[in-house]
Amino acid sequence: FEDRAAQSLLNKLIRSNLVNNTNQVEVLQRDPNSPLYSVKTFEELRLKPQLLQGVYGMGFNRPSKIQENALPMMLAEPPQNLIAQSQSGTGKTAAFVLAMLSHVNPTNKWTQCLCISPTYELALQTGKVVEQMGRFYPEVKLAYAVRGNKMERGSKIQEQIVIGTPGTVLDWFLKLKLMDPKKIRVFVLDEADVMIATQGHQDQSIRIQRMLPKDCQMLLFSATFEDSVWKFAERIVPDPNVIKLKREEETLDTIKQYYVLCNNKEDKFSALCNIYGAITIAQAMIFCHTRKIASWLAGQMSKEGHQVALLSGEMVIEQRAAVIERFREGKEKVLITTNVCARGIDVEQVSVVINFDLPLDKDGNPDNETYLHRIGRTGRFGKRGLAINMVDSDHSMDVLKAIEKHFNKKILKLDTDDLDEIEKIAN
Ligand SMILES: Nc1ncnc2c1ncn2[C@@H]1O[C@H](COP(=O)(O)OP(=O)(O)OP(=O)(O)O)[C@@H](O)[C@H]1O
Repeated sequence: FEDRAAQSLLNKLIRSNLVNNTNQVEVLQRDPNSPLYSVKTFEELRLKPQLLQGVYGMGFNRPSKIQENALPMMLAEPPQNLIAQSQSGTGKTAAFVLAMLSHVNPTNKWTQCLCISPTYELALQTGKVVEQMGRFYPEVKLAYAVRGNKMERGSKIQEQIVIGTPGTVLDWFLKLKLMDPKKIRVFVLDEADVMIATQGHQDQSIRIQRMLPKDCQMLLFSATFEDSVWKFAERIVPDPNVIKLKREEETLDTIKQYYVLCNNKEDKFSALCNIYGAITIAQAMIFCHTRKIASWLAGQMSKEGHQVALLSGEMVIEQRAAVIERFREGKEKVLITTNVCARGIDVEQVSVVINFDLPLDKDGNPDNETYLHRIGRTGRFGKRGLAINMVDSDHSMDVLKAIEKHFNKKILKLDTDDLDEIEKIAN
């Protein structure tokens, strides 16, 4: 579980934009006879001016694909319930934050919108979006129901929006009686797939949902939709509308793939130096098989004067988050990581990926899926990318050949002692 929550957080942090998705949105309306509204602009939603200002202030020009359909449903009168599934980075958080802010009555000094998230860090991240989008609407206040936020029993929460984790939210309702569940108008359950992967969170979420009024708007979001998530979603959201956006397939079509023959790790390092000497690399991500190799390489590259960030399994989530944020801001140009640590992290904005070690699954076989995820790009508008694989044994050559065969895409040999040849790959 830790892993899924961590992955989800790091993905949020590394991304600074919407992901490309050219798939069609699927909409299943609770009442198939009611007209299906979708909007192409934020103006059409008749938002409060302060909120429209907040949306534009965040640099959003138009609704994302999922927002086109989700926003009119969420903002409809009477409120509609919604289950929405789409991959990370498609605009779900922004959508439900806008819905919460729209439904708040700021003159009422009690909690009206409740959002539950699987972890402390994810709750804080959603809170940041509320703060940004609500920047011009300062009457609306936000509180965090998370561990460590000590509250007096019996005092009443005046903040209109509460974001928290299920355990603390239950405490605030039942033990501390800080909020009245009957006054909640909008209930959001975010990251349902991560939520049910934690022991206890599923039951806690259902207990929370049962305390809410029947006419409270219920919204549930998930990046994936296995059967277990679906079953859970149906228990949380009665009479739902459903919106689904399939994950876009990744391809290797726009990627130039190369391999370099080496004898050992020192050799790989000098090949890397040659590559860096020959072409300009804005930002690169380098994958290693073990922590030990990763930290060795980070040390070597630092000595050469590179600004290197190291993402490693023994770091606590705060440390990993800080590394990712610095990399996203461009403070470091190279991110070195282990296979395990970066599994599932989307690195679309990085144009050069180096497999210092080729990806293997836990049985030591070629891991095609991980290879595709690291190197591949989605959508027709995906930037061209460059992938360089370091091969240092017969075994790793076999792995490379297997990957090449699996995708039926040629991986070309690169001679890193030949500067002219390296320069060519950059064009
Ligand atoms: N309409 C929009 N126009 C431009 N950018 C947007 C829009 N909606 C959201 N974004 C930005 O796109 C990124 C992803 O949005 P958001 O976090 O809402 O997606 P998500 O589906 O909730 O993904 P995650 O679960 O990873 O948070 C964020 O940086 C967000 O600020």
